[in-house]
Amino acid sequence: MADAKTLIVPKGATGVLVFADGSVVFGRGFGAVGEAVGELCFNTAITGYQEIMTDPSYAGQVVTFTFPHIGNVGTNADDVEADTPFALGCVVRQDVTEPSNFRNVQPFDDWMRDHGRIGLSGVDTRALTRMIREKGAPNIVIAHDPDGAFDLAALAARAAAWPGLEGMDLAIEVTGKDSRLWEGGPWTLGVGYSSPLPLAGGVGGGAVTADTPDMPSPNPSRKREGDDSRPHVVAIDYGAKNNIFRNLVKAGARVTVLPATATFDQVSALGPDGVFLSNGPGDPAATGAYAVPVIRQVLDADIPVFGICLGHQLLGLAVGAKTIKMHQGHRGANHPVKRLEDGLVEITSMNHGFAVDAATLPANVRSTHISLFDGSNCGIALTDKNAFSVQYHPEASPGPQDSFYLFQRFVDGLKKAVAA
Ligand SMILES: NC(=O)CC[C@H](N)C(=O)O
Repeated sequence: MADAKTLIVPKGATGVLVFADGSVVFGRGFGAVGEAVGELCFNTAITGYQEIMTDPSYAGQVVTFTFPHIGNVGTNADDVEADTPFALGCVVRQDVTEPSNFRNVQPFDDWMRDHGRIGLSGVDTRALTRMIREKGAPNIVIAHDPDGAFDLAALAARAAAWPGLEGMDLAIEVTGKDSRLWEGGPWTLGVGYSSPLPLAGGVGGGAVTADTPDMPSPNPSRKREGDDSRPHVVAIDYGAKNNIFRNLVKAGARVTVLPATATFDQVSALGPDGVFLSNGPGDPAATGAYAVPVIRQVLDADIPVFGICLGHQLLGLAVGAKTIKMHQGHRGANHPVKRLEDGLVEITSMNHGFAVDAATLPANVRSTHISLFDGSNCGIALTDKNAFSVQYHPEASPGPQDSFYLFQRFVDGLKKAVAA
């Protein structure tokens, strides 16, 4: 690793990572030309780079992929967790080659360019990952210029001036702005995304904006539309991955998605049988003003709650626990988690840089899952209410589907409550 103050850009270096401490890593730029500042993390998943890049939880971050062949199956319109990438950029070992896959629609480097995302290839990603593991996730600038005309000292100063993810609220920036009805289940080969039930009004699959520009019509009596007897889940979108909604639908729920800033009145006006708290980017403690008070009201109203990742951390905060910034975080598709109720091990997908501090859980909240990598908290459940959450990603995308049972458990619980 070189130093920004003394270095001359080597010939052929069209991309660079510049660290807040002045260290520099050169490579070849691809995708968009420009620069971006954020936190550098690493993800160990072998597949699913398009899902990872489009996961809104990666806002404010640049992803180092430890798997060396990124881009080799191209990109398509289906393997996305949101309409656009949210990771600022990525760092990869090998240059992006011609895509080889029957589902390819556009090469990865072109897709990155079209979405304004910067890539850096030709980097020793093993060394970079070791550095992140040793020193913690650093603040960096990633830059791409075909002429290699980098002002390294200025880029280092920009990285050093960036305040960092701790204390930064990003959910507010990435949340969907409108309420919407969600329809459509998970993807299967040869079928695509399923749409198990038509929406009231005859709209087909996918996400649709509700009839009214602000909120779907209130449904306080929990009356079903048409013959739709599915329990109604109101999902609060702090930067949600679409596959979460698809899995809620697969488990048998009707899903309405509300923005992160939805008030308790707006949530309860929909007559929810359950409330879902989504994943999302940034520091959970920085969302305090809008997220946590609403979650407390939902708990007080005895509405069942299920949360994932940021939603897990927000539920933790709502019950009075604290969250902490992790040294390097957990990002990958093979993280073992122990389910404490029976000792079963789930292999999970993860993406988080903050965690609930288990030592701060109050007496009415039990720890339900722990990471087998470092013992950190990976799940909680209230002992006096129907509310639980996990730090990892049972929706996978990418990753193993061991933990789908959590969606089923949540929705089955709602079905029973509705029938009672
Ligand atoms: N995937 C997520 O929801 C991430 C939650 C939070 N932003 C973290 O980094 O821990």
